[in-house]
Amino acid sequence: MILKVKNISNIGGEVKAPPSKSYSHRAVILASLAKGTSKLYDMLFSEDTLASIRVCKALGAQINKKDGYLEVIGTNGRLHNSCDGPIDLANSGTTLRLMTSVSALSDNEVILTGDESLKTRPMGLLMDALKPLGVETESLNGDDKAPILIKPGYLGGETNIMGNVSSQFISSILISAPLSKCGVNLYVLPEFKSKPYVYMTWDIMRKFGIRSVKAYYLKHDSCNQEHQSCRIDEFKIKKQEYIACDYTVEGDYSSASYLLALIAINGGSARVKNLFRTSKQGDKFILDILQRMGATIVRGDDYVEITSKGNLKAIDVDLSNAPDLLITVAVLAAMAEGTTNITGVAHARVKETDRIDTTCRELEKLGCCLEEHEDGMSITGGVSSGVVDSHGDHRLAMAFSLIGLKHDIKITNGEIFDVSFPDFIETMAKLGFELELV
Ligand SMILES: O=C(O)C1=C[C@@H](OP(=O)(O)O)[C@@H](O)[C@H](O)C1
Ligand SMILES: C=C(OP(=O)(O)O)C(=O)O
Repeated sequence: MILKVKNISNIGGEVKAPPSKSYSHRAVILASLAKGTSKLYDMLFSEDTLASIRVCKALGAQINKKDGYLEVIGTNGRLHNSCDGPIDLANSGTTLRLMTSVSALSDNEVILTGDESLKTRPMGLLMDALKPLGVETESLNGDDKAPILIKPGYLGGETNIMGNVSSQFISSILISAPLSKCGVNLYVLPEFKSKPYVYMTWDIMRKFGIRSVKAYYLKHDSCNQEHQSCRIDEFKIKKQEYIACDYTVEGDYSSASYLLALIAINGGSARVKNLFRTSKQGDKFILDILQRMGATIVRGDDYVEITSKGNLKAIDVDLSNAPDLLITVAVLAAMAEGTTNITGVAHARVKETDRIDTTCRELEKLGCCLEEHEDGMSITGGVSSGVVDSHGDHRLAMAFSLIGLKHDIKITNGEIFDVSFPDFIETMAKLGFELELV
């Protein structure tokens, strides 16, 4: 379907940010591993988080939608796969990565697969890191990608992994480690990208009763001690139980980036509720970015206010820790005065699409002047009307729709926002930006 602008009127107002996708995945997975019954409030029900609910049910958790919350009757770590064939995780990289280690806690084999995009996501480093922990996995197409067969038996012990491809591998081992036979010592070798997602993992593990986790920085012997990037991170997780709890999912800064960018580009002001000042989400970084580009940001305890005159200026920005902001920032750059340099996001090439490539190709279709780099891009402000394609990437569809504020733009395969932000059209409409799917 084509996503396009229907009407624009009085941009601004007040909206609630949708629930965090990352915390929703983690909440249902941890509640499924826990002893007892959890109540999960304000869960995100998007295509991706539904994949996590589906696999947790297949492995034995009882999950029921109640009035106002999701009830999860946990397994106390005793998983059994009731699914005969592969479990379909659709487009969700987080579910595939987190559940690869968790599936090894099942007393029978599990096969995880997904759509054509998910089958391109790298898995080799995680599979290799699980081996020393006694976990046997097999890529059924022999390409280190899904479908992945995971065999039962999770001993634990010591392992290491490179941190430069996906932090989801590290979150995966951390989440499963307390239920291994003897606990896990995990060494993360530099560079460690997307690190805030691991802080989020650790944050919610504590809410579900995990106490015995220690994290250290170690210096690599052969490295120059002065050099920050030579630091190795070590996590020590003892064997222990997850305990059920009542948990409310906070708002999502990545989804909110589209709401805030709308005001920044157009001009006007808005309040976005459900965004917490103390959040561990790395994508909070969007607030600094918008401020540096010329918007005014006021941070409340549980909301953000933005005011903009609509005249944005270019910046230099390193997105190593906030790769999901890439396409939002690229669109802001295309609508700003001057040349914005985006660096640090080579790992955005292995997401739903190669986001550096797809973003550059689609911006070029709109006449944008840019240079593509291995780990980012330089974008000089200035675009015109045109037709672009989402390539089946939810973030591309949502971010590019904002260009519709100033130019006639149509996005083919535009319905894909359901992956992370099912109420995208309704929420944008509340701010006066009416989109439609035709
Ligand atoms: O753990 C998570 O919830 C996520 C981690 C990030 O991936 P990488 O660690 O692969 O960058 C991010 O891009 C993804 O949308 C969600
Ligand atoms: C990369 C993303 O998600 P995932 O890795 O879960 O597919 C995303 O939401 O932008």
